[in-house]
Amino acid sequence: MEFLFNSLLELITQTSTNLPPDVRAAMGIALKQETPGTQSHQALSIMATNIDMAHEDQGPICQDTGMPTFIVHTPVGVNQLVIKKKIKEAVAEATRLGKLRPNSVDSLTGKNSGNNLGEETPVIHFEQWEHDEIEVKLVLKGGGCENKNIQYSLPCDLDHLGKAGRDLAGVRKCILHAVWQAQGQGCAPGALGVCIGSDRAHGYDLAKMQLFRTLDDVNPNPELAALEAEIVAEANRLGIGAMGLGGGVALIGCKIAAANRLPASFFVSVAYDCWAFRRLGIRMDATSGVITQWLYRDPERPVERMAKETGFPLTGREVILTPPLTAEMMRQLKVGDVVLIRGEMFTGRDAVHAYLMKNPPPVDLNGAVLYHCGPVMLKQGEEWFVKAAGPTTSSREEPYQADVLRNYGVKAVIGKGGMGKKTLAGLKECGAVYLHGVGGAAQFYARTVKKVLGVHLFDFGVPEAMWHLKVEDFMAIVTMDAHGNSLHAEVEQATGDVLETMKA
Ligand SMILES: O=C(O)C[C@H](O)C(=O)O
Ligand code: SF4
Repeated sequence: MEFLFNSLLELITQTSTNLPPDVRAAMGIALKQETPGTQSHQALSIMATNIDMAHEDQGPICQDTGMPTFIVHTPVGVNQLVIKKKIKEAVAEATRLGKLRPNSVDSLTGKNSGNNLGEETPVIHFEQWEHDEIEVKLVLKGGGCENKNIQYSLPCDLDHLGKAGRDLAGVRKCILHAVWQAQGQGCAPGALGVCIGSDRAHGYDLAKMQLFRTLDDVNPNPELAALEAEIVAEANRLGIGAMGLGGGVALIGCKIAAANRLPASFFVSVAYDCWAFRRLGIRMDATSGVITQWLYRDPERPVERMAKETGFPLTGREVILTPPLTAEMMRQLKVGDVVLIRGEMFTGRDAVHAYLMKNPPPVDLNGAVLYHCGPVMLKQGEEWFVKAAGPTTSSREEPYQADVLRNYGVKAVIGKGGMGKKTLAGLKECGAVYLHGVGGAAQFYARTVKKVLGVHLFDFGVPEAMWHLKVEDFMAIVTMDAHGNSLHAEVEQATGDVLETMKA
């Protein structure tokens, strides 16, 4: 199988950089359905531009290339140990090439292995089958949407929806609740894989396996097909919008499986995948390892561009921010303002925030912009280059953010999904703002980075280090201002009220 390694490396590269046709089509429909001129429509347009950029540059669509999960089917007699070895080698090589972010972190020491290899990573499932070829499917599902997976045990009581019983009506309520609780934090519009039944562990596994169906297929079970369509239609009436900014899109698909269950249990497991729904597959000759067929693709259909024009049109109404920033400048901003950042910023996410609770920052953060981002970086010679740099979910920093503003003078925080009351109060007290970036738009933002000025706390690993960047026209929206206003709180309240009307 001399071509096996190259075939696997190509599968990983394509999955990370080239969104599958069914997802492109669904995102195209979402863009057409959304109201032009809204923030949700602008986010979808940036996603479309980003999809094109990733394909053009073969760069990761999103910087979080997730937990690589391989589903391998082999003919009887094929040596699965060889395939496992080659998958690991291809994952390490794809990481070295910047097609995957190093995402394998030791849960006990916090150490990032640097090559995506480690205890139980990547995830590889093997099955034998009656066909003559080898099939490998791969899904790259990032941490932010994985964090919005959720499992319900029926009967139960749900916010805004009341009692959910042990029937399809109860299942419907669980799935609608799953979409609502995610808001924009899992980078809506999302795609759901759902399993009704089974036990907790296998139920979640089966839910994730539903993500290998195509978004435009029809469930062979008519009851489930009807429920899938009903869920997408109702979810898109909630008002969540792309990235939770408010609007007409929330879901691009919902795929439901039913499995037998124990008499005592009735689980509904929901795997929430983000709009950067990266999954592909290949068939290979079992002797040579040569790719004989790409799954999810039609060889007759070329890859279509998503965005009408290249780049992103500016309106001239954007507010230019040039750090260091002051409280007085930030107090002039209000929710809805679009800003362009020109100058320096620092990345900082989970490890940096925890560190700053006990230690002073390695740099002066007074007036600084702090970007919740774990980029994909490549070093060439002595210089670092940003290969992908979209925002991570900010809510994980809620326990720390207000203290960082107060203690170190940060004046603007960039992230996605919004933050809570404690941070909102901190923004008001300190004269600072929260700027919302489009989750998953990793190439769109990487292109604004003109130079990597340095890196601090590098021991935290590439994604968690504090990168010092010089950017040009980094675009973001004020969604939490220094006057106690939060678009996220408004959308959560408004969508909760709509959810209430779906109780029956
Ligand atoms: O880890 C990241 O860079 C992003 C993460 O997938 C998230 O959505 O928060
Ligand atoms: S940042 Fe958003 S698009 Fe990227 S993996 Fe996380 S949830 Fe998905």
